[in-house]
Amino acid sequence: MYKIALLPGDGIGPEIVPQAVRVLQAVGEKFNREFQFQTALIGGAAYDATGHPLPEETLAVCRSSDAILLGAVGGPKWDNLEPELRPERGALLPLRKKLGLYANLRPAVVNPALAEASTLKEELVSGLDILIIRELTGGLYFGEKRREDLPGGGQKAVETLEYTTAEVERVTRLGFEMARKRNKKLMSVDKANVLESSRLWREVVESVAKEYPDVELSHMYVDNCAMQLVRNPKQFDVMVTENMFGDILTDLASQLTGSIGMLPSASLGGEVALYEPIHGSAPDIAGQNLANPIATILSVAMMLRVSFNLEAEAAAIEQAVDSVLARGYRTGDILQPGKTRVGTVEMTEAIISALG
Ligand SMILES: NC(=O)C1=CN([C@@H]2O[C@H](COP(=O)(O)OP(=O)(O)OC[C@H]3O[C@@H](n4cnc5c(N)ncnc54)[C@H](O)[C@@H]3O)[C@@H](O)[C@H]2O)C=CC1
Ligand SMILES: CC(C)CC(=O)C(=O)O
Ligand SMILES: [Mg+2]
Repeated sequence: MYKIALLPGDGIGPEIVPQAVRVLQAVGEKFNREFQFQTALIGGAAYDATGHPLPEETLAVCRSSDAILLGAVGGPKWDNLEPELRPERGALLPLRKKLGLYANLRPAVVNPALAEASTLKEELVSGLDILIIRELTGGLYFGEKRREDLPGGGQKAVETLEYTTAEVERVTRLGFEMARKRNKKLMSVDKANVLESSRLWREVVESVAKEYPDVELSHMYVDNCAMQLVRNPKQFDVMVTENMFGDILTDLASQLTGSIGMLPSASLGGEVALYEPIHGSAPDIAGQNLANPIATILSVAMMLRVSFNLEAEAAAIEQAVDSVLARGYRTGDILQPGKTRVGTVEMTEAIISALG
């Protein structure tokens, strides 16, 4: 029996998480596996109900589970709360930190049926399969933040970007391990021409590289990397980078695959792993059955493979997604001429039927 904590959160979160659960239940029936679910509040929904975006009870539910599935948090309703009560700063970041989830794996894979839906020319993305590893518990998002009133009026806002040798080492090591399992190529992305934290990053990466002589290591500045990702994405395989660079580059990479609604993720390194789509709560389409559930459904496939070692079950979900896309089912974000437009629920039902 596998215990899974469900954190639907805000916006489209409460639409997509239950759909991914339906897929898990269908997989459970097909393969005779038992999944037990416990739902907990997070984000704006938790703030509204309890006055805090990350209640202790939610952390306890996560800690007593074998894996966590998160929708997304945040939305305009909570944007004006004081920063530490906002869903992003008060719940999402502390959840990742408290659980020790320092590595966020974000695969950007172009589905064969969607190569023509990419922002780029089909030949540039067809067959694209890259893995971006984003450091998840350090960097600017977690450094000291403060405001100062200036004597002449106005304010100064300060963020701090800190990384330690140990923080860089552990995520880099994971990058090399992943590269070893794939095509033995690792690209480290930094801004070492300017940032001190990036100079340390590069030194540490170089030093860890000595343990992996079989992996070809390269470095690239993040600005060039953003450009190269849209110029020639197939030059990349496994990439490792710091928190904010990874956040931005993965949204960019998602568009190469057709939509941000396609990209799953796994956050690893701590006591229990967390799986979530890379997108946010999409308030602009929430509550309308418009959200693409595939990123969340593929996150569940990652959960089965990585946390539970259920390879056949994970592959069955991925094949069901492939077959539904090959048959022309599309949510609005990946719609192409001549294809069948479906909603969140209908897309999920098609995937469940394809599971057989
Ligand atoms: N992990 C999390 O909980 C994250 C939360 N956020 C929060 O989400 C809220 C909205 O942020 P945005 O910057 O608008 O980013 P977003 O990722 O929520 O949405 C960006 C655009 O992509 C579309 N989109 C996102 N997911 C989609 C899906 N599954 N299917 C179809 N279209 C989809 C949205 O409709 C929107 O047009 C903010 O409060 C933000 O802080 C943002 C990113 C991650
Ligand atoms: C609050 C942000 C760091 C969330 C986000 O954009 C992400 O994790 O991708
Ligand atoms: Mg993001």
